[in-house]
Amino acid sequence: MKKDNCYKAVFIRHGQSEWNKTNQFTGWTDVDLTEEGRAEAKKAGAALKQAGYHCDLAFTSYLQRAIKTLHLVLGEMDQLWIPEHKSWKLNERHYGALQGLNKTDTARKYGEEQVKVWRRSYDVAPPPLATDDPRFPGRDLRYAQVPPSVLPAAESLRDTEMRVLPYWQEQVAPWIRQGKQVLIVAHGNSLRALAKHIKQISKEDIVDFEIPTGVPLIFEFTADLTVIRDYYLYQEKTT
Ligand SMILES: O=C(O)[C@@H](CO)OP(=O)(O)O
Repeated sequence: MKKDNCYKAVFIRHGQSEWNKTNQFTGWTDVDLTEEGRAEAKKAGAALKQAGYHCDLAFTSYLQRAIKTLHLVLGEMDQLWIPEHKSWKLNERHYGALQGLNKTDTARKYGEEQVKVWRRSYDVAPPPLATDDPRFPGRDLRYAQVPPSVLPAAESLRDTEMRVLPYWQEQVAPWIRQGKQVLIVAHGNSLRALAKHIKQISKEDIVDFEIPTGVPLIFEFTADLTVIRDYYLYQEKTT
């Protein structure tokens, strides 16, 4: 939607997931939303409706916590009918061999500093999954169309940016330039990677940049997609 020469996009990190709640490294593990996560998604949709938002099309990942959040948001907005595009390129950052481990236990074992580097640094990837690990994405039917050589076994934020950014530039940005309002429901780190580019956050400052679950983050752009401002529709805690 183009209002007063202002081009807009809405980003939402999925609502609280089962593994957000149990504090486990999640990445590409396809965990469900919790009851609280579903409530967060509905609250986001109701707030967007209340604020008069209409979305022309929506984008999400291949992971159910994002897809279900999108549907709960659109349901509240009475806009379940809009076109939606799913891509593995919007998936969460792949957490490699850390997936499934408890974050507090891992910090006790390897130290807080090391875990902070794995979680928030720009260019350090966690230890990779072995390619014969049953959790390797090449063994999952949903990625059957993706060449195994491009499927990750672990990703740094930089690696995530390298897959998310071309998707943004080729599949999403052209719609915004045409004046369409887009809704992107994705993940803490795939959205951090995108925000790093859009807001031109340095690799030093991205370490402290967090996105809370289930709260609409609105971007307003000029016609050439320079950010005018960005803000949360309301304030909420970070999960
Ligand atoms: O576990 C994950 O995949 C992510 C997002 O929940 O966690 P972190 O906060 O470590 O980026």
